[in-house]
Amino acid sequence: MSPEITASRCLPLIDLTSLNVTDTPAAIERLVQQADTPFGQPAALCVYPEHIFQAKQLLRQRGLSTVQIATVTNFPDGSSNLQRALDETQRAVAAGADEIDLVLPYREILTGNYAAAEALVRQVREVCPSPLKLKVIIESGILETPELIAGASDLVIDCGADFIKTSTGKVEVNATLDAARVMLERIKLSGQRVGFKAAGGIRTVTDAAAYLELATEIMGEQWLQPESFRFGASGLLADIQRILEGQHDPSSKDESSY
Ligand SMILES: O=C[C@H](O)COP(=O)(O)O
Repeated sequence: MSPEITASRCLPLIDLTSLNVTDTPAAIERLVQQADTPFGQPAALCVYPEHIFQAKQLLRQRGLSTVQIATVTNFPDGSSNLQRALDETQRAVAAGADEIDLVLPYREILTGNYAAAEALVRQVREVCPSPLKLKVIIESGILETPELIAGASDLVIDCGADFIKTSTGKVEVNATLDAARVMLERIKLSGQRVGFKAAGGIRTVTDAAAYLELATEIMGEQWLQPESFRFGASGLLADIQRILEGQHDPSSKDESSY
């Protein structure tokens, strides 16, 4: 597949992310500008809850209301404090978020206390009902083993999440193809309509292409739709635009084919 085709396929799958505690209204304005590309738009913008209102307003002004607003709760630490997760999620929903990226209390998985993790996700799902999307971040780089990644994935699927997401992007090991394979296989095995979001450290179309290939192998090509597959990324869109603007080197080994 040519780099241009791969780049075009990635663009509508992106949750264009800015999750810096230093984000200002000006940074959110730049993020919305970035989303407004001549080649199409990302699926969503992912911002901290305090920026939901502004991001939504700016998207509306540009006629980009189909771009969803995602935000994060229980982020990035994945606390076991149920009330905090509920309060943050309720506030985000009230502020107009379309999609909630909730961090699983993953330490409960490490200690075998699946019930506590499950209770939190189930109750957050109740305050974030469909058609709002609930994506649960399992922090696969900390869970580390295929057994724990599979266990967390099964739990999240059972709780009715819309997506399982790899990572917060705030720990040492973020999205990896090995973790993605385990998560995609659990989704496939469940037979449920659950999506997958790879996030953290995916910066180039070459990086993204490996995930597209993996998801195609396990779930089939038709599954690569924003309803079921996302990239959470702060930098990927820039590389997509570089390629679609023809600023890439077609003879480069890395970019000649995906
Ligand atoms: O959820 C998305 C991640 O926080 C983005 O991570 P990134 O900045 O490495 O692309």
